Amino acid sequence: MTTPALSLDNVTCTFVSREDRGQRYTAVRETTLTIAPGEFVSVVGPTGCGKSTLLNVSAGLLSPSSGTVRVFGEPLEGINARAGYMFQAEALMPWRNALDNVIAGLEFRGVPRTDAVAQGEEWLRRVGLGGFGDRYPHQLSGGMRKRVSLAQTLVLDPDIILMDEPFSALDVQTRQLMENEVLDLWAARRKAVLFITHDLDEAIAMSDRVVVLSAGPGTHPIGEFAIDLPRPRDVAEVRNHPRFVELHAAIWDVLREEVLKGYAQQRKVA
Ligand SMILES: Nc1ncnc2c1ncn2[C@@H]1O[C@H](COP(=O)(O)OP(=O)(O)OP(=O)(O)O)[C@@H](O)[C@H]1O
Repeated sequence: MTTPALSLDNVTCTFVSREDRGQRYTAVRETTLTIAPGEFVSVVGPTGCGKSTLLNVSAGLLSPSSGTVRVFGEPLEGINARAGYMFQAEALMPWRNALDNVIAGLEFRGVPRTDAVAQGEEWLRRVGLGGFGDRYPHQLSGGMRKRVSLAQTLVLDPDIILMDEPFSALDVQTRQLMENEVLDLWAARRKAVLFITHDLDEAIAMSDRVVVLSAGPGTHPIGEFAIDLPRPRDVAEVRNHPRFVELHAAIWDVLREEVLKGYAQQRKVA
């Protein structure tokens, strides 16, 4: 068996409770999850269940309370240097133009400026922004800014890509364009992807495998589905495939109850 790109083994994460500082809240309980090199895995679950917590653990931004995280077989200590991240929130530096945003990570690694600029321009072209390098974030649309973020992540050539609802702020059409672009780029380079979303359609359309999480507290995987739809896929067209409809029904059957539980908990807190 090949060594997984990323493996979470029996991971539990507890936090000091926000309601009672003397108590601990178990966000994620005994979760085991592996992603093979080149595999695209989506994690879906109800709101507030612990999806971002799992991603932060995978990124090395948060140490689990117990359990282990391995990256290509090596226990993870500190930041996951083989991973690139793309989060829901905008992460562009407003005082840098698009090109300088894309190459910031390369410069941080000590890549000479001329090499970094050449790579940055190539990535801007790949994400459809050739010639936009001198624009500042405020001069770009939301979709264009997401493209810059994508180039910023991919220019570092990470073996693992961690994405936390990266397109949730976009309108439906822009979002589908971006999803297709991500699939094209992924098909060309085949990195391991951990994609967090609450959108089941998006998860099925993009992934090789969809993992369903239970509602919290003590979130853990309760279902795993291989997405055997043909590739290459167009995320809008694949939704009409009879197998897509079957998979959607099967996964929703598992997810529905948890979404209702998560919603009830949010109402209690609110
Ligand atoms: N640093 C923290 N301290 C205390 N509680 C936290 C902390 N981080 C997360 N939590 C709690 O852990 C639970 C899981 O949070 P997390 O952000 O991982 O959920 P999520 O599934 O990504 O949410 P959403 O769907 O809203 O993005 C939530 O109840 C949250 O309030």
